[in-house]
Amino acid sequence: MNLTVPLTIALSKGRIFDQTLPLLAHAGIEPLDDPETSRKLILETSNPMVKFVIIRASDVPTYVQYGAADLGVAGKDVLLEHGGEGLYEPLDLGIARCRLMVAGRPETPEPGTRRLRIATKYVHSAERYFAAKGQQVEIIKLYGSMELAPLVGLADLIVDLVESGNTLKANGLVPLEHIADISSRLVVNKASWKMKHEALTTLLELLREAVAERKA
Ligand SMILES: Nc1ncnc2c1ncn2[C@@H]1O[C@H](COP(=O)(O)OP(=O)(O)OP(=O)(O)O)[C@@H](O)[C@H]1O
Ligand SMILES: O=P(O)(O)OC[C@H]1O[C@H](OP(=O)(O)OP(=O)(O)O)[C@H](O)[C@@H]1O
Repeated sequence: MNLTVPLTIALSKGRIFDQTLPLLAHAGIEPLDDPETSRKLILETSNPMVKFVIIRASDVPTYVQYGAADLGVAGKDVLLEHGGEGLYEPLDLGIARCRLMVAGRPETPEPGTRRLRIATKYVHSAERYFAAKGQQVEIIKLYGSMELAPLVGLADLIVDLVESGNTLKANGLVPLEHIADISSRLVVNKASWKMKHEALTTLLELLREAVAERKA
């Protein structure tokens, strides 16, 4: 891809980086360093006009919103929490698929018995979900290992991501209610979309092709 303007792409290490790479490779963009072994946070790529910034998954929308990156890849779970301000979400990449669910011990008390405590890193999604059901709950914000909370009496239920269900099972928990299907999305800064329209639409089309080919 021949670019006349520089593009900065925000990615997080791990599954999003690993699963986005083959899609970006279709656009001829490959990193010159491996973020798992390099300590660099800015990676040059095979296209001299494109660089990657390597950040926490939950920080991707913030970098893109403020234009520190022109575009990025973020899980829908993260976007639901962020709210999507300042961002376009033009493409579902169909990667890092999982479900946002309510889970708990098999013997979780019935709603209505008392106000349930919900541990989650997805505070806004959990609040919205229980409010829509008309159920009053107390939300406890955690940053990880949500599955532990019901085991040690911190919470009655959790709201977390489930893929294979192995983490729930290993901790004696069961999936109870489905909140949303999750996959990773391409997000683009609104000002970049205007200022770098040609470069971004070209890249978007190549990524769209790569997503379609992967599905075929
Ligand atoms: N088990 C899973 N299977 C498939 N996709 C997942 C799974 N867990 C998380 N994801 C998706 O991948 C994204 C990135 O997850 P990852 O584990 O790399 O970061 P994180 O540790 O959740 O984020 P942070 O570092 O900001 O706390 C999540 O936002 C979600 O959309
Ligand atoms: O249903 P499963 O296939 O077991 O996947 C679900 C687990 O995956 C995610 O954690 P992850 O492995 O990303 O760890 P992290 O939250 O510490 O990043 C999520 O928070 C669950 O704990």
